[in-house]
Amino acid sequence: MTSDRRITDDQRLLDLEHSEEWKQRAAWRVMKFQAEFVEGFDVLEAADLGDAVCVYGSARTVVDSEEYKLGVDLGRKLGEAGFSVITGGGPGAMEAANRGAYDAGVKSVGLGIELPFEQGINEFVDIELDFKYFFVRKVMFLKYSCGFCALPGGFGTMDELFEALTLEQTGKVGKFPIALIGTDYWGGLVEWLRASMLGDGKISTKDLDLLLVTDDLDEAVAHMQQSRSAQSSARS
Ligand SMILES: C/C(=C\CNc1ncnc2c1ncn2[C@@H]1O[C@H](COP(=O)(O)O)[C@@H](O)[C@H]1O)CO
Repeated sequence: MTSDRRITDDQRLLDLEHSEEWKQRAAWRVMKFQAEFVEGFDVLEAADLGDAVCVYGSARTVVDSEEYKLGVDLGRKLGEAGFSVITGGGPGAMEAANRGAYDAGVKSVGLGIELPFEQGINEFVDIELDFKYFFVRKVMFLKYSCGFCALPGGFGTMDELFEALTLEQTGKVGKFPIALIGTDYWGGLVEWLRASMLGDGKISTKDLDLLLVTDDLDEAVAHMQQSRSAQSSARS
């Protein structure tokens, strides 16, 4: 039986076992990271996205499910409010948000990632980039977005969400809004953050205030807009 899995560049990078040849050339890997940064900055600067909101969410959300519809509505409402929409360019919730943005006629960006199995960018993306390295791609999400919405998701969504939260908590980035969409889905996590993390003194109350949890897409979009107004008045 043949396997359609391939070895990706980041797997090679993170693998503990390396050939002698790889060891000798390891430092040169940095040129590959550099190339991804250069291409990412080039394409996204030229794209002139204006205010963009990044939507994270599950790659496994089923097309035509209520959750998928929520993603489409979110992308559309963000678009109608004048935001470009950035996603990971994959299937599920990412596709849904790109679809909504595409329908609204705003820039719909997909920052794809090379995976061990064939995938491709969803068809509702009109500005596309493909990354080999997750860490380079994450810089692009953060640099080109003025706010973040997380639809229900798994480890990938959690990783992206907590990176945004950590950067904001530690003051590495200015203030930007983060909305978790779906109180049933996110409520348990937020309750745990409050009871365990806050209860045990691992975070402070103001850290929890960084998160808006809502079922109301208009509230989420308004949250993104409030921050846009605050940022533009801070600049002027
Ligand atoms: C699992 C499947 C495909 C995975 N394809 C992905 N394409 C693009 N981006 C992805 C993919 N998987 C994860 N991501 C990133 O993480 C978030 C979603 O991860 P989750 O674990 O599903 O929550 C998402 O925001 C992406 O940036 C086969 O269907």
